[in-house]
Amino acid sequence: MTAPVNVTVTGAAGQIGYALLFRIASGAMLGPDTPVRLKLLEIPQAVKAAEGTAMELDDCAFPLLAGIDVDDDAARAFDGTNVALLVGARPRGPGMERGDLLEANGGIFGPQGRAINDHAADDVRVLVVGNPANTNALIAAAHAPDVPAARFTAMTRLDHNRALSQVAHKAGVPVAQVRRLAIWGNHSATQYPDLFHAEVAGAPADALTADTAWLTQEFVPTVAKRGAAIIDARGASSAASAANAAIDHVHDWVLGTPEGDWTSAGVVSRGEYGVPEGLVCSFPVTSSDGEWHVVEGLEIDDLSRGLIDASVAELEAERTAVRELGLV
Ligand SMILES: NC(=O)C1=CN([C@@H]2O[C@H](COP(=O)(O)OP(=O)(O)OC[C@H]3O[C@@H](n4cnc5c(N)ncnc54)[C@H](O)[C@@H]3O)[C@@H](O)[C@H]2O)C=CC1
Ligand SMILES: O=C([O-])CC(=O)C(=O)O
Repeated sequence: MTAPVNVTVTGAAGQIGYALLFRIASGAMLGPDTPVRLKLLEIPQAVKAAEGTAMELDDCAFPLLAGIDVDDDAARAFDGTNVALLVGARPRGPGMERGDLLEANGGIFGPQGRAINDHAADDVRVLVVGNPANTNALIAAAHAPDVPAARFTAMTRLDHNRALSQVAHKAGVPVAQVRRLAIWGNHSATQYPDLFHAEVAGAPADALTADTAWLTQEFVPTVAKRGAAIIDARGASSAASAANAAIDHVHDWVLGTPEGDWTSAGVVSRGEYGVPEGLVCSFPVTSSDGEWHVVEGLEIDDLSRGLIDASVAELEAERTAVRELGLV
């Protein structure tokens, strides 16, 4: 039998944690042949609630679940971890932007990056979900000098999935017939969901990109502001869809993206498309052999260039802010 993969989930007692853990344990994230050992990290006040979730996980009798540890100590929770899902952070409320969380949440990710550096397995892969996700990933990576920067990623898969659904609804096709969308930039209201390379039912999405009014006044803002719309409707930020996106992200990172398609992820820029090196920026990406690869060589039209640049400028401003706060 394959050795279990150690999966650490921070913020395990939170709402995303509750939607995420059962699916990881069922095999949705790493496949039906890979046992997992869950390592749950919480703050001391929430350990008891996380233990309750662990009891429920036990009660599911998942055949792939090789064990569960609950801890409030990062060194132990990241010890030997292969996949780290950094979810634990405060969510925003109505009227807030995700960047408003920088000061409150940024302080979590330095120590966790350090603990990953010192204790995780050599092949550790990190997905930051806690907001502002891109800059929190940058902070974590900066504290883990011994871990290749490419192992730190931020979640924009929820934005990608939202864009897929919006296009499928508009075009009247099943979601599976929409391919090659891209989310560029920050997981924030400045993100740019790009349809200029997309395919709908096997053909270029020309009818959609030609409709500039729909594209710029409906599609882009609907995707970019969907998180706020969910908060407005639900009274709490998205949870099950965020957990689903985290599952998709890690699944594709470890097991690969389908031939001929790509997805979106926040990865450390190596200067692709003029994005300054070191920023954690969402790009169109493929995955093979357990590594993300930015899709290179796409032609970027003027409308897209302006929107990408605006989101990248926000990422640079966030990097400056965390430098000034002494977080990197
Ligand atoms: N990147 C994305 O697409 C998305 C990101 N998010 C973000 O995910 C984060 C979590 O959201 P929810 O689960 O809804 O929040 P929540 O408030 O329900 O749960 C957060 C949990 O994190 C724990 N926590 C806080 N500090 C911690 C620390 N230092 N170590 C370990 N655990 C810690 C809390 O005790 C709490 O149980 C928020 O920052 C939210 O904005 C949410 C949706 C989508
Ligand atoms: O909007 C929020 O604060 C939560 C989040 O990141 C999302 O739903 O995309």
